[in-house]
Amino acid sequence: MADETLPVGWEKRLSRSTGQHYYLNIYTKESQWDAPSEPAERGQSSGPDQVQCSHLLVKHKDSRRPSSWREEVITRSKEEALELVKMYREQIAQGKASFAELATKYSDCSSAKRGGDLGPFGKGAMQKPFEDSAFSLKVGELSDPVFTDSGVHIILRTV
Ligand SMILES: O=C(N[C@H](Cc1nc2ccccc2[nH]1)C(=O)O)c1cc2ccccc2s1
Repeated sequence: MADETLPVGWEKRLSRSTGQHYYLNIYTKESQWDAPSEPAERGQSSGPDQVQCSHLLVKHKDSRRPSSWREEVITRSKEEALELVKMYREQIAQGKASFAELATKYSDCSSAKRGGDLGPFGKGAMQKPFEDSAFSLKVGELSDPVFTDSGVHIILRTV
């Protein structure tokens, strides 16, 4: 039987109950008996595979690693970290400072050297609260404060 090249997004499977082949849409997991002639529909828009974000992180004494390029031993409380993040967010939202300028000066993440840029990432790469916020943002949107084991973040989606 000639090698069957399927349109993108389909897989050929064997039905255990009938011994017949069927075709599975790998996006929607729907199946059909007839060989497809068109690329598989992607179904509901599942959002982007990757996003690119910059962030400004303020660590606190209970952070996973309470140390950074800025401060060898970080002793501020989580509440104090949140007040700082809210103050930075307000300055950015009012146009008094750019995100990159404040991240470069004040972020406790080593990405501060890149204006807070983390580069592109997919799901599973970052701590879940950070991922959930990043993938919920529109391009250009600034998050509310986000809490992870690393500390308190604001996130700017750039791509
Ligand atoms: O995990 C990092 N840095 C940690 C702090 C931290 N914790 C994070 C949690 C989520 C997203 C970014 C985060 N950055 C540290 O310096 O203690 C990363 C630094 C950089 C630098 C460039 C690109 C990606 C990354 S991820």
